[in-house]
Amino acid sequence: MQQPSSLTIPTDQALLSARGITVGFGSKLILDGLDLDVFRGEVLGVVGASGTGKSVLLRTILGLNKRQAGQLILFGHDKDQLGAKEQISIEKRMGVLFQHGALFSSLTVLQNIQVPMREYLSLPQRLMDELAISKIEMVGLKPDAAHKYPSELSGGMIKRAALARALALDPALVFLDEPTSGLDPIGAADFDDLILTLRKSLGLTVFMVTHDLDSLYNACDRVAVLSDKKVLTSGTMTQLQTFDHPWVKRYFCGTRAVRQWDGSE
Ligand SMILES: Nc1ncnc2c1ncn2[C@@H]1O[C@H](COP(=O)(O)OP(=O)(O)OP(=O)(O)O)[C@@H](O)[C@H]1O
Repeated sequence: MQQPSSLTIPTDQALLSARGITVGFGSKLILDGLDLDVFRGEVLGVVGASGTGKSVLLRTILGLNKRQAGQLILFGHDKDQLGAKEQISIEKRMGVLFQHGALFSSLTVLQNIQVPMREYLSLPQRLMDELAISKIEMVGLKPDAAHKYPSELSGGMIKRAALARALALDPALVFLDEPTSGLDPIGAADFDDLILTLRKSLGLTVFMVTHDLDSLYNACDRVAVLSDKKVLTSGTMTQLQTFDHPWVKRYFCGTRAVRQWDGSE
């Protein structure tokens, strides 16, 4: 689909830059002056203790939570300066897999994938069916999954169906909120492989909130650590191993993490 020329995707800069993001609920501040960049083509892992605001950050970037302050540059454009049409054009370039999948229980997998298509595109049903089937194949689900309801799917199938929905509009930037939570280690590793395959074949940029050390080691190019309402640091897993902060040391050099390094180095 042709995009307005003013909204071409830059090749040499961050697809997403957050500057000074501040978000609170009532008197409780969750994010306070947070800065973060997501670069084109990378898989960025976002980690932090439970309740540090990872999902709040994701929802804020998507416009689902209100910012009290800060600037969001999406695809090189200040979100607050965009007109309604340009906002929609930006929204179409972003896909999201919410925690637990968040599929509509009354819709089949095929119909779930078509929800964003119906919202943003005006296509004949036959074409939407073909597109949805192609997304189902892309995420490694069997064609018969198309007509199943979420209650008929395994946890791994739900994640894949939710990913297919996130890919419905051929986004450039995909947000994944704990995509491997609840999956067995083999299912989780398969999902990581799928992310890397899709990144390669579709040129996706991925923002992935995760607690899964395996995913961080195997799928992420860079990891951003949320703490004290900000991004405390970001870097490769090797760089984070030497970062001097009690939580970061415990997280990346604790017994669970050491087990990973033993296996990979
Ligand atoms: N709509 C809301 N209203 C009030 N408080 C909220 C709202 N959304 C999130 N919070 C609060 O913001 C804080 C951060 O929540 P968030 O879900 O972002 O944490 P998280 O880092 O993703 O945690 P986890 O790793 O456990 O998923 C929590 O204290 C949560 O209760």
